[in-house]
Amino acid sequence: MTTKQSTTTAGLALRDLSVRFLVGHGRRRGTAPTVVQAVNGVTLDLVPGRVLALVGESGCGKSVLAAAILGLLPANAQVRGAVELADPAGGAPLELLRCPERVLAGSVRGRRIALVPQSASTHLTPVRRVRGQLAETVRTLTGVRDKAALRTRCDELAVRVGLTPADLDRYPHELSGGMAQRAAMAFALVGEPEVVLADEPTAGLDRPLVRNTTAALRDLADQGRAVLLITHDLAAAEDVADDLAVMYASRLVESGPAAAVLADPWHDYTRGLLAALPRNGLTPIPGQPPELSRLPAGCPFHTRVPGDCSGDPAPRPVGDRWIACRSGGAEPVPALSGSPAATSGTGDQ
Ligand SMILES: Nc1ncnc2c1ncn2[C@@H]1O[C@H](COP(=O)(O)OP(=O)(O)OP(=O)(O)O)[C@@H](O)[C@H]1O
Ligand code: NI
Repeated sequence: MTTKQSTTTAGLALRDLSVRFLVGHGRRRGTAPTVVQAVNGVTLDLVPGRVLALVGESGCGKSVLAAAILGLLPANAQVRGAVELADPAGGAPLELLRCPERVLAGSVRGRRIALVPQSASTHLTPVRRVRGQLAETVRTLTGVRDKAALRTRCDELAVRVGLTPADLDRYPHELSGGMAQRAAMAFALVGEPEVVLADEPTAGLDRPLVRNTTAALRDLADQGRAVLLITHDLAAAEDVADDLAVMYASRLVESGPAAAVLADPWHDYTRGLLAALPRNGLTPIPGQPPELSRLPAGCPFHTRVPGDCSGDPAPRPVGDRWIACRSGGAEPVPALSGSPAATSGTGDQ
């Protein structure tokens, strides 16, 4: 079932996306594999011109979600749902989960959707200067071969991400963490992608560099791209996000316009993340998230910290926000646009 809402505004629409890993299968005949449920029923829109921050504790499934979008999961992964990349010309969207690898490699990755990977500097070859590696990416993705043109293009990219052309003539180990992060951003921009997925781009950076990075992401969105910022740094998300999605133990617990969610969080988990910020006294959330291979049957958060919860962990739309398990006493208000049936994604399949 497709819905109008799912394709009219989103550059990239995730519909009921689930990923699980089968671990230990085949090692011994007859033993059942362990199932790691890394992503569970995620519905999200990445909208051109907007930054969506996906926040949540380590291990909740954020990077797996990005890998699923790009078709970069290992062979033991099983994916369900849909990932629709809108056609800027108004044609039918491209459903990425059913796209052959040839199409993903040849016309999607780097060209339409770029990833700024977690620990970006480790993705650069240490023995070659950055410029040569960037020029090679430009050659591959754009077909430019002329040496002078390649040099100009690389210099332009450097300046766009806040590096100097001279920085490109360094070896990766000669770049600071912040510079390496910006270099990774330059690689992501080569193909002028419509969608940029940035995985923990502020990890390990001090505050001024965090602001630098969030400003660079803002620029990408202002140029009309849809940007996903994956982070466990809620403060960085606050800096730049237009939309916010909060993930806990493989599921979204709530999502919506960032300002609204931050000013009035509905889910106890979001409240817990906010209380853990330094300015709010660093109050930690008690307990530990469940193991993704042993998720509880009901709401995975309220089995850790008791609260007002319907027990149904699947988020549902309420106005322009989504909320799981109706936690924290957030009474659903009448939907402002569309009925729940028209906005609840693809449903079971
Ligand atoms: N190939 C795999 N086989 C089995 N489990 C996996 C595999 N890849 C990832 N996982 C599991 O999926 C879960 C989610 O991992 P993921 O890297 O998405 O977390 P994350 O939210 O990005 O965390 P972080 O903030 O630390 O990067 C983890 O429990 C991880 O162990
Ligand atoms: Ni709950």
